[in-house]
Amino acid sequence: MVDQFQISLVDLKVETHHRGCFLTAKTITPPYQSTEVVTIIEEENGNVAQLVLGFQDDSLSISGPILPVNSTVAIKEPYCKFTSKGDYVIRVDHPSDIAVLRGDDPAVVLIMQFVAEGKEVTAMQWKSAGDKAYLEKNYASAIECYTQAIDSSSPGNLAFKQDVHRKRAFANLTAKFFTAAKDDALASCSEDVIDEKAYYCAGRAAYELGDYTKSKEFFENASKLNPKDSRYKKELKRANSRIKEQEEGMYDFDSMIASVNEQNVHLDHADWTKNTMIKSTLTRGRGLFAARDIEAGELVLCEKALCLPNRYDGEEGSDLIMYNLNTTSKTQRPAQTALFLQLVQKLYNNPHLNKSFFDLDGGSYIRSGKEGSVVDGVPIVDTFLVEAIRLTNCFSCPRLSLELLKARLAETDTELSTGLWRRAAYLNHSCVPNCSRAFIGDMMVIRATCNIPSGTELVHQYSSPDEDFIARREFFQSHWGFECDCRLCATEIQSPEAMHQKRRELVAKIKVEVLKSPVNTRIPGATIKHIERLTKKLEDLHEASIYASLPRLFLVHPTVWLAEQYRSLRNPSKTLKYAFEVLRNFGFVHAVREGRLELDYEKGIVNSESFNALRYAAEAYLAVGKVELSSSCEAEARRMFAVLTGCNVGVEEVFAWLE
Ligand SMILES: C[S@@+](CC[C@H](N)C(=O)[O-])C[C@H]1O[C@@H](n2cnc3c(N)ncnc32)[C@H](O)[C@@H]1O
Repeated sequence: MVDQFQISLVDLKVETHHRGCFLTAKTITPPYQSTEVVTIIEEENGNVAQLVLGFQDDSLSISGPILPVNSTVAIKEPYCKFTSKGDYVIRVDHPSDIAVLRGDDPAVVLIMQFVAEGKEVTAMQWKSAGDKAYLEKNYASAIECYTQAIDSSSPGNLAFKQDVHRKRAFANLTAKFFTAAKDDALASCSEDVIDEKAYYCAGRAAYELGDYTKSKEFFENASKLNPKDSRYKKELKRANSRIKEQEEGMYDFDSMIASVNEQNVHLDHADWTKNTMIKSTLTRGRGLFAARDIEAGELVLCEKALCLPNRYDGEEGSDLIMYNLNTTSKTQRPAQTALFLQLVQKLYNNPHLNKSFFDLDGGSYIRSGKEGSVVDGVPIVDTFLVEAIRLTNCFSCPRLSLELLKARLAETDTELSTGLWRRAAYLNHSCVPNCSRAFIGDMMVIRATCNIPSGTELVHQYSSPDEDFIARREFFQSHWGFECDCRLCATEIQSPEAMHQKRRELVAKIKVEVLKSPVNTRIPGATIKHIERLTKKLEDLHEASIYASLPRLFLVHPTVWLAEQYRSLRNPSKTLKYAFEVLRNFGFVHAVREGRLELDYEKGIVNSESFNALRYAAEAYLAVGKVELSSSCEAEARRMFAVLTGCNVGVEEVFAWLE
């Protein structure tokens, strides 16, 4: 703020960015915190105003509540906003636009005392203040005091500087400023002073930054200096496991699944990205491509979330309503709001992440070109752009896809959170995809649903397209602003609008008929026959010239319903008929040829409904004595299971449970 002019509250104009200016004031009330932090500030001349921070949340603060009473704040380019309640507030939306000297900070109190007495604070006193703040777990203050100690020490006092660098390294590590922790730890070593603790700190920081090779090197150094310390050996083993995952894509899925529970969704695992490469596409911006031939069922990508709040909920919540900053729409699910807040905080604290994050697609948001850069030693985190990137790239997820599949089979609901995965964010959508994603805690596991030749674009479904063409087109347009040009959409567009409408109307009619029967009651035979006739009519509305080898998504729900009805009536031949209709409607045309099951995975869609259809078919074949076909259906369902849940863990349990 050195080059800026100080401005007073009374000089502020409403709804104006005061470029080149800053204002200073003190907080005079404790903060009120919801998704925003609200407090009252007072200038030296007695003017007061309401201050609103639009980006912070208490749980993310590393040392107590943000903006305690009696803090001094400096606000860059202050913005005065007129609220709907008729008040004026000073609103800060970017963390880099405010500097806070906390009023409850013991180190600040100590320093203020020295300043009031007109004394010069020595490097030694700064260091002691840093130690005090560190012991009180006030890491931000400890870091600041140690910085002052380093800056004010005499140039020749190398040993003092190294000592303070080491202390600051641990403060940075605890505060999760990993780049700074690593740099400080290394700065604390020299040819004559080599410190095992500094190597340990550098190793921990490099590990958290995902640089496992460097981390291993640092732990090896620490271990050489003190071979008896078992901590270093343990860390070395951990780093080696991550390197193996990164190199070979070999994961211990059993232990990963076992370690996910309500308290813990954040797993300690490395990304495996070697099967993928980022390249430009002709019509979809950038995309992810196969870096080698990948077989059906194989792992395509395994990635840890950049951020995933451990906040799983059902539907919309009203406790945390966040208005999307540059639009009129609302982000209502608490997990979405929590994700936004975590992203802002993480980017602000870890500048090394900014390049890869801000490179992601932000839709139509106009960029300043400065995002990700560091000004006055503070990273520029454009929160509007963070929100635009979140909206374009985040995914909803269950704690475990295995639990989601089980819940679907039991027809119950699963709670969802929402997270952001940087590599997977390059995947484009297709309604007939070649990949499918699953979740094990915060690890996204993507597997190939069919054989994928090297160089092919990898695509998955952003949301399951069990809708008609017009509904899909509207959905993708309104959520992401694109028109899907996948094989299905590019062909379905040739069907006249009037035909799409006719199919829509008939599906609506079928839904009404189905819903007439109360839930959990035996459906009368006449109703089932009626739905069968309507379903046949709907089938006839699909032009053979267009749909001969394509999925017919409109028919999925009616045929799933019919397969389930006949299954509960223990009618194996009709169950088989409709189970294969479901598969056909997902694109697996002529699944049984000459008495053998042949699923064309290049054309068909793998999902929980096609998995279920195979399971029903396996049961029904067994009931009519066709054992071989039954085994083939079960084998294919088991293959789908690994794709849908991320691995084979739990397959026996699910198949035993299904019997
Ligand atoms: C999660 S990003 C995918 C990566 C993005 N293409 C990029 O260049 O970074 C989502 C955006 O990709 C584009 N996209 C994804 N699937 C598409 C498709 N089937 N057709 C056209 N554009 C698509 C849209 O612009 C969408 O908003």
